[in-house]
Amino acid sequence: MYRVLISDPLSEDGIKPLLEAADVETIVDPSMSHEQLLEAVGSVDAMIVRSQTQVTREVIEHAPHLKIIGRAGVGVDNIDVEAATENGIVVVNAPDGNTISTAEHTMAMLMSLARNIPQAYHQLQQKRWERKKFVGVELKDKVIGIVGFGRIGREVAQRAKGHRMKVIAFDPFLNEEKAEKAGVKHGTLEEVLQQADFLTVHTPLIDKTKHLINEEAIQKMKTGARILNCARGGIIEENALYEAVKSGKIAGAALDVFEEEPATDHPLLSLPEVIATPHLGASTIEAQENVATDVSYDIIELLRGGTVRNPVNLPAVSSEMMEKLSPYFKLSEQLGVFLSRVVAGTLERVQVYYSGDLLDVDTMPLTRIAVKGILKRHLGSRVNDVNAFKTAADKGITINEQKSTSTQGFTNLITVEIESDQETRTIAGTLLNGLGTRIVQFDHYSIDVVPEGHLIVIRHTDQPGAIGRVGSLLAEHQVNIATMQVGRTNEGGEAVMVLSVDKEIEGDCHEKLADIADISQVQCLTL
Ligand SMILES: NC(=O)c1ccc[n+]([C@@H]2O[C@H](COP(=O)([O-])OP(=O)(O)OC[C@H]3O[C@@H](n4cnc5c(N)ncnc54)[C@H](O)[C@@H]3O)[C@@H](O)[C@H]2O)c1
Ligand SMILES: O=C(O)[C@H](O)COP(=O)(O)O
Repeated sequence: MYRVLISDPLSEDGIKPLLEAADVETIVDPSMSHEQLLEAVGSVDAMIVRSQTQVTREVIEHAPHLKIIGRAGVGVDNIDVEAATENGIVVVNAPDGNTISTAEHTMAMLMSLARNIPQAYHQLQQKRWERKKFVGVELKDKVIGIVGFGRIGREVAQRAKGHRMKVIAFDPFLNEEKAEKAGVKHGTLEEVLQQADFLTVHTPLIDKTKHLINEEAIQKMKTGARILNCARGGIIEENALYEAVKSGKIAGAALDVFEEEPATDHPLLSLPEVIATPHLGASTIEAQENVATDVSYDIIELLRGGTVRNPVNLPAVSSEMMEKLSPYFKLSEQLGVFLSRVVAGTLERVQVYYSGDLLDVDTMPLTRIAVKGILKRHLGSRVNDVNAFKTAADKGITINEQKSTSTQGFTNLITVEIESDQETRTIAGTLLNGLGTRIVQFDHYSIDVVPEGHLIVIRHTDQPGAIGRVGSLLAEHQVNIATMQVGRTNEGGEAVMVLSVDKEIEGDCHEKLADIADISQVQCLTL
């Protein structure tokens, strides 16, 4: 039974897939103290949060069984993704589910800001019929400057155009051509700041966007312009905004987010020109159902051994690409595990070559799995698909992948070469149509081994009797040989035997095999 902790308020309809899964037990408690959270994560396989629960390194380190953290929303700045990656925990989010709601909220804020609706309503509540005080501005023909032209930025642009506003946008991934296609004007950040009557930010909060709109940026804006932030607190420097509104440089601001939340006592809230909501961008029935459903499905998939659709700390792989790659997952891991058992010394470099059908495919996920297979020998389940590259890098192991035209006659071929401070070992495998995986080369030797079950890999000198002695010794220990492959460089030279046996060898059998004349190395492994 998988245990899933839900520590923020989520849509009950959205988490139905979890509630209905027979192999999942959900623990729902959106009002936990920090101490309760630390205790609760100790026994769970997965957790789902919104922006409230802070999934810090401390939380992650208290969660030895945690495999996946689901963010029912977009921003993952409340999750220590680096700590999750280091601990092999997949982080997923729901990037699309609340786009429309947040864009609509931005428009609601834009119109409220232009027409002073919250302020006027507040006066009415105080039984004051103020008409002169609340003269607004029209949106038509005004310039809206959009910083961050991603999912939400684009939706805001479309809606602003519906109000016949002029849209100018800046985003590092936007150029003239793409902007033209989207029906907006492309500008540099400086141009957007200079031309905007309304400036709205829709970037993530990252190092580069922290205080992107600071005093210097605000000085570049038109006097009397207005600013909106429905993205993340901290993109706009709050002190600078406060001073700019106070001085009249900025006519007003609409904020859904703050650097520190909850923000009930913020100085900006004392300014009548500033309107605000308590982080409500995604708070609609539809958005909450969407995001909760999206993460629930990803969590169930991952816990049951499947692949997730919206990984944050794993590169996303399209379903089309996944279909091409998935048949090779097992082979990649088998090759890695095999090599890790036969190499001597400290690992320094892993090189993976792909050829044949794999020439035109993004093979990075396969390399990651091969590296996981290699590192598993010493790290066990601490290494997985999420942290394989990072773990290798931390250990000073260089990873490279290369495409090769040499197929050795196979339709597809994966060759893994590992270099230690003592030796270089190579293995190559293929996926035979309908026949499963095969190891077809080991070091310089061509072999044909099904990489499954119990294998014994023996290095020896090609001398009469070596094979016979191995067979007799195994028979003495009641070990049945299922298949045996022998490769040699030349007659009487170095040779290798790969035996697949029906059971693991026990007792002193390993030692006795190693003692046989002409045998230099014996490795036993189970795949
Ligand atoms: N208020 C809410 O409740 C709410 C709801 C959903 C999303 N959000 C926030 O809204 C923001 C946007 O979400 P999204 O789904 O559109 O994300 P997105 O990833 O689709 O778009 C973000 C865009 O910002 C751009 N960007 C990054 N750095 C930039 C920079 N320095 N200058 C200009 N552009 C830059 C990226 O290239 C990207 O196109 C995020 O911060 C998200 O957390 C808030
Ligand atoms: O990043 C997001 O998805 C939004 O900020 C929504 O946050 P919430 O889930 O806490 O409403």
